[in-house]
Amino acid sequence: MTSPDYQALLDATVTRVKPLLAQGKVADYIPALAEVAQQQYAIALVTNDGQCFYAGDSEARFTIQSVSKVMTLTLALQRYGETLWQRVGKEPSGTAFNSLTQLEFEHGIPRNPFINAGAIVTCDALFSRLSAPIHSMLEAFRIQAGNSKIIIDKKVANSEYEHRHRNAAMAHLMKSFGNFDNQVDEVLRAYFSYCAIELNALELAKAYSYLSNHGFCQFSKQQLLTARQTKQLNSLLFTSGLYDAAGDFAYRVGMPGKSGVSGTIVAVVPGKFTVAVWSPGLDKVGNSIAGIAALEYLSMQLDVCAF
Ligand SMILES: NC(=O)CC[C@H](N)C(=O)O
Repeated sequence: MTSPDYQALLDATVTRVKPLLAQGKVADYIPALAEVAQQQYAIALVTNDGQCFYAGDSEARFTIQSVSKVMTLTLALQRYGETLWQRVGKEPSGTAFNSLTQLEFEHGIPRNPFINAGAIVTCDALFSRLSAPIHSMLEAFRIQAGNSKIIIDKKVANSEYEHRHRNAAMAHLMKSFGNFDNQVDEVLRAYFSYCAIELNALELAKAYSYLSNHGFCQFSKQQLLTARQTKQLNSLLFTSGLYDAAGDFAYRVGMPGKSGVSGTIVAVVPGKFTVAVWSPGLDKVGNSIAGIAALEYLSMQLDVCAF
């Protein structure tokens, strides 16, 4: 079978999303993110046989925000395996990514690792096992994306830290239930640094290429997770990767994916490719409007089927 013309498909998304770029709004609850120009769009796709395609504002760099939660979980699973699930659940939350109420009802065990509370407790677990938690994460991205110059956007990380009250409340609540081991502010520093790692779309697709490739990153030549763990992680992304819009995304796009409030989404077709898209205009839930539309188009054209 001939392989699809991925370049033509990515190029076509650029034209298709143009009318959508003014829709929605950039995240403004983090002041440094509010300064990002809204009408930008980039997409990149990396196939399991190592081909790279990209279109749009491919040089543009952006912070990865909640997409970092997938790498946090990956590094934590490497170190804890199944025992990690004693501290965080696997169920969709059905609530906003920064909701506090569910955490109180559920005794400090976050629903899943892709909402803020879940990622913060996973960071806490990681923090206990890494001597240099911020540097280790940065190195993981540098090696997997193949660019040793990748940095943390300090302005964004500091802005998030200064406005950390809600995330700090979650961490303290978890501590009150005995589900938090380290200093809250130190773990939050690491969490915000992870969110503020700055990449372009191609680097992002490369960094997460192991998700479509049975856990193997062809750029770093590392087996990051077993094939089974990778399937399990993709299953969780399918049910919980887009906050309380995971069902809508599954319906429209049909790929496991993870979004972040900078307007980025990583999605995968297991066995085939990883795609990263970025456009800062967000819908009410906090997902990129143009990003979802582009992935929906790709999914239709490629007849992606999760089952
Ligand atoms: N959904 C997101 O991308 C949220 C990440 C953001 N850094 C926060 O903690 O609020």
